[in-house]
Amino acid sequence: MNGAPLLRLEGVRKSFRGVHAVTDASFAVARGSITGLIGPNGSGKSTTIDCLSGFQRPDAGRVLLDGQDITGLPAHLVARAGLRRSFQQVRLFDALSLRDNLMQAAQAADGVGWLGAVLRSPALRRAELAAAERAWLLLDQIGLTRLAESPAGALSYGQKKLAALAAALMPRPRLVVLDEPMAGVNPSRIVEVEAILRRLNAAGETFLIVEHNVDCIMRLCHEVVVFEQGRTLTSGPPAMVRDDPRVLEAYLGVPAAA
Ligand SMILES: Nc1ncnc2c1ncn2[C@@H]1O[C@H](COP(=O)(O)OP(=O)(O)OP(=O)(O)O)[C@@H](O)[C@H]1O
Repeated sequence: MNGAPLLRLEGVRKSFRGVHAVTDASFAVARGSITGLIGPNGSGKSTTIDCLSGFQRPDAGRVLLDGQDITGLPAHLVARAGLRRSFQQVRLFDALSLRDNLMQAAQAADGVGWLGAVLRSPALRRAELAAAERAWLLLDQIGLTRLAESPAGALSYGQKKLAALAAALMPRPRLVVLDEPMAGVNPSRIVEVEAILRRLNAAGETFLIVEHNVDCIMRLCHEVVVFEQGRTLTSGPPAMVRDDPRVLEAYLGVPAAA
């Protein structure tokens, strides 16, 4: 983790017909970090990640990715700028093998159409070889090499989530936003998924994770951002955030001292 933040939100605001979903989202994600975003139900986490990933247009504020202003860009342009999102709902092609799903993810990101595939230019061939190499590396990092040729439809729910994460990583994004990576994961496997995320992070990936499992966030993240009622309440290293009475109060709804 070093230098200027990879992602910075400044005063992001979003309302839906009078409902003030987000009133002030302001935080940064350091390059090379795992940053967690937590907060009680309805505190504006999903709306914020929708705003920073181009699925919603903020009413005000700025979103900067590596210094580039991406505020209000549509999702496909945000993805092209290097910010990808792995969805709570896994999106894979069930009939394709796991490896082909990853290859497809790289091809879709490159915008290589059927014409390019038919012409098979040397540049395309090189891109394909690089993608194949990356697919094997990611399969190894998520521990699913043995299932490379299995149809994605045959994978377990937890394996599909890991596959979707690998697919999001195929185009070498600068930042991946994970939307509740632990939701629906068997509690006995959570530590395993944490280890995979740590491994990917050690290999250079930067993650912003929205997650209800606060214990997991505290174990995994270098930095934790806490939301309350549509705004950033505080942010800092897990130990600091955990001991902040305002955070307890936000979660419990009563003053921590009471
Ligand atoms: N499309 C929408 N139309 C109207 N209100 C919305 C819309 N999306 C979100 N909201 C409201 O905005 C507030 C913030 O919602 P949001 O889903 O961003 O919170 P959250 O922190 O992600 O919640 P959770 O942890 O329960 O997923 C809530 O009061 C929610 O009802």
